[in-house]
Amino acid sequence: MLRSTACRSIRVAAASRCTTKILLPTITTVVRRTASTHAAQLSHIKSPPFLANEPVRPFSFKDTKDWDLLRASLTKFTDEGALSVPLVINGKKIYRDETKPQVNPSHHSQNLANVSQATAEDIKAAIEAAKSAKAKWAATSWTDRAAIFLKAADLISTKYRYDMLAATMLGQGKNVYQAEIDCVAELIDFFKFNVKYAEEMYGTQPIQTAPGVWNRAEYRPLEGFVYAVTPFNFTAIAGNLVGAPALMGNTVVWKPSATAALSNYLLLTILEEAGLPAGVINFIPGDPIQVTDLVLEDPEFSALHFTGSTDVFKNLYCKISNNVAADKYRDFPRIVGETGGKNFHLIHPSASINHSVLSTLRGAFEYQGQKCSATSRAYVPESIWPEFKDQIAAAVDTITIGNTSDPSQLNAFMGPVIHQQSFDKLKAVLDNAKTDPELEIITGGSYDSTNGYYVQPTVIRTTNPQHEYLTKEFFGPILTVYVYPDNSYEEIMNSIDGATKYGLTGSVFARDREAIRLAEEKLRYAAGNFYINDKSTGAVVGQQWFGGARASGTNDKAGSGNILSRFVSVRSVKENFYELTDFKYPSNYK
Ligand SMILES: NC(=O)c1ccc[n+]([C@@H]2O[C@H](COP(=O)([O-])OP(=O)(O)OC[C@H]3O[C@@H](n4cnc5c(N)ncnc54)[C@H](O)[C@@H]3O)[C@@H](O)[C@H]2O)c1
Ligand SMILES: N[C@@H](CCC=O)C(=O)O
Repeated sequence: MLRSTACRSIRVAAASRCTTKILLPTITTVVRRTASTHAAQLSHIKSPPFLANEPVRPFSFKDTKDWDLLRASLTKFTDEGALSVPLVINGKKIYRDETKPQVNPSHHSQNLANVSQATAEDIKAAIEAAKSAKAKWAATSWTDRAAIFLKAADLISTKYRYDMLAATMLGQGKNVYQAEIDCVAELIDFFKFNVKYAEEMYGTQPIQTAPGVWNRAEYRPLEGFVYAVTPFNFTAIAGNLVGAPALMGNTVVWKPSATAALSNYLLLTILEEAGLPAGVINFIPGDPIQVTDLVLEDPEFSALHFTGSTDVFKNLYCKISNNVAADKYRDFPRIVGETGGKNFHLIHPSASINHSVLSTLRGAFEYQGQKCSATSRAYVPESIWPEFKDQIAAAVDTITIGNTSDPSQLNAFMGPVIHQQSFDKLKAVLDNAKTDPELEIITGGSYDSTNGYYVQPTVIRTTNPQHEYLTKEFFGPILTVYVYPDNSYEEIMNSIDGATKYGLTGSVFARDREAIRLAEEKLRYAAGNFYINDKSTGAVVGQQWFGGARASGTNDKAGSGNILSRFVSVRSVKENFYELTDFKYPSNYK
């Protein structure tokens, strides 16, 4: 039983990859030789000259080739029942008897994968593998490290595009467009732009020197290993959480989300095919607390790279701090975390109503509101509220909801929420809205988990600007609106700024320039990503560097070069060409 599922897992994960076995050893050999012989540097190598983001394929219904290939991949993942997802430690696939199912949230009786769960010994082995692989990987030339990520980006863009889409659509409940912007475009962009940013970083050198001296900066990987804890909602984010530190010469212990294990494992196999050496990224799905506690015990733990909810991040921050206080670590570990949000749209009376309605709908309900950047509160002036309300209610009523991975429903705008726990939480939020006197459901309010975890897109109006529905992250398709008097535009910004603990994303919609200027100034700390006449979601790598402060994280800006600086420890090197002839300084002479 175990053997047959294991075989099937390898076969599907590597389906149509007849080149895997040929490519892997070749590239690995190149890397090893470079590392062990310190190859001569014979040119100042530049990364390939690209600056454009990966184009997002539209998947219009006329474009039958893309659809056909996608349908074939969807079928490949589902036609023979659940796949087996192993642990990957030091390049070895390990299948465990204890597995956890990853179901299709659109159709929860469909088990997509049996995900092996790491034992305590596996976790320790993954840590040891990361440590053992470190010296060789850190000594691998930047060109070779970069080439692996550039090649992986190319494989995702071509050979594995449809497999990545299928795994993300099936496992994480995305429609094809949402999957395309995530596990194809954004992921490729992270890998390619990070190479560009790394090149810029390595080229940044001290600008002053004294006669007879050469000052240099060396961007050392961190001395220990990096622990990456990744969320379910973006395959690209998982890729960046492991990829950014690895590119800079670090080795990684990766704890994926249980509800993204399938796409995440496929991504790891692509990185391996691109030449990632064994032990550089070790994949250990398992009990999050057990994995974390064992990893954080290790004296060589050097950095946490986390994306997920604020409470989990706080918990990890606290454990690390306690361990620092207990002198457990060699280093002060770097802590990088991007977390939750309660993101706003502020509509000014001068705004285009139609544009702000449509942008709010997209921001709130695309991917079922399961983006950290999702618009979950809107502030609308009294004068335009009647029209805004009619328009948004009418538009929301036309939203199609369905099983976005079923070839007959691929064009649905919305799919399911991720799991039972999320469904139950959102159901309680909607039920409560039906009885709370400060809340009125404008549209939506229903849910159904008979087949999948479906929650209807819902707009709720509150009369209380401090209401919990304007402050708490629900992470689902629920938008709360507060209607403010037109003459309180400036005062309402105090509420927007102060109501929540978060500071992730936010938007102002206005045609009046002064209104835009005022919002940009007054809401300076309310959002790390601030949009003017655009929705609060959809940051693009290299264009809108992403992240927020306050309870939304450490704001190290994924999609910028800044994030890479968290995974290096700079050494300053001064080389002196003069030899001393005397110990005295001029002032020491009479
Ligand atoms: N700011 C950003 O860039 C960003 C991006 C994506 C998602 N998010 C946030 O992520 C959340 C949704 O993602 P999620 O549901 O995967 O988040 P989550 O916090 O439930 O899980 C994130 C990761 O932490 C692990 N985890 C959970 N409990 C843990 C514990 N006690 N100890 C150690 N690890 C633990 C999970 O297994 C998973 O791998 C939302 O709050 C969203 O706003 C933020
Ligand atoms: N880049 C995405 C990040 C979403 C996080 O979950 C956005 O900006 O919407």
